[in-house]
Amino acid sequence: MTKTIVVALGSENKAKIRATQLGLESIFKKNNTDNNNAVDFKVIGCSVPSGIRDQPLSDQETMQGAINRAKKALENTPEAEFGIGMEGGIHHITEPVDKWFECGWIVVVNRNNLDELGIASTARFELPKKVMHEILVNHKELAEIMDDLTNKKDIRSNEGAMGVFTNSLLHRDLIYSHALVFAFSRFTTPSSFWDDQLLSKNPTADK
Ligand SMILES: O=P(O)(O)OP(=O)(O)OP(=O)(O)OC[C@H]1O[C@@H](n2cnc3c(O)ncnc32)[C@H](O)[C@@H]1O
Repeated sequence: MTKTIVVALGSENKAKIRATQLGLESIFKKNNTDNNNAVDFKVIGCSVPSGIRDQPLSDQETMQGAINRAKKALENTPEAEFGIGMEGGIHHITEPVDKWFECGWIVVVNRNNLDELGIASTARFELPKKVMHEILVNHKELAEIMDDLTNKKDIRSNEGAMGVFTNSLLHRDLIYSHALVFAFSRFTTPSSFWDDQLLSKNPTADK
C-alpha cells in the first residue's frame, strides 16, 4: 500500500497552497523510478497566527513568522506528519548599497522532533523606493501597495510581487516551491549529512 504523507500548511493563501503542491510533487514524484522518496501526499491548509507584524521588516522577523506558522499548523492538524510555514517579508541591506529586498521564508517541522527545523528562503528581488516609502512612511502592507500599483486585485494570492516585477516570468507559487524543496532537504537527504559528527578530525587536535 502506498504511504500518504499528510502535511499541514499554516495558511489559506492560494499561492502558498499551490507552492506547497508543486514543491511536494517534485520531492515525492511517483513516476520518477529513481526517487526513493516516492509517496502520496495530502496538503491541509489552515489559517494560523504568524505571531509577528502583518508586514515583517527583517529576515529575522519573517523567519520567526514562518517558524510560528509551521508549528501552529502542525499543532492544529493532528493527522499531519509535517507542518509548513511560509512568510513573505522584506529586509534592508545597507552596504555596499542601500536597498530593500523581498523574499519568502519557508519552514518545515516534523512531528517526531519539533526542534529539528528545515529552513530556506526564496530568491530575493529589489523593491522600488516608492513601494518602500508606502511601507515605511505610510505603514501600508506590500499586498495593498501591489494591488494599487498594478490596478489588480489580490496579487498576493496570484502571481505575487515576484510575478509583477518579472513581467510574469516568475510567479510566487513557483519561487516558493523551490524554497520548499530546500527546506524539506533536511528530511529527504541522508541523515548523515545533518548529524553533528565532524567530517574530519581537527589536524591540530592530536598534536
Ligand atoms: O494569508 P497569508 O498566509 O497571511 O499570506 P499573505 O501573503 O497575506 O502574507 P505573508 O505573511 O506571506 O506576507 C506578509 C505581507 O507581505 C505581503 N506580501 C508578501 N509577499 C507578497 C507578494 O508576493 N505579493 C504581494 N504581497 C505580498 C503580504 O500580503 C503581507 O502584507
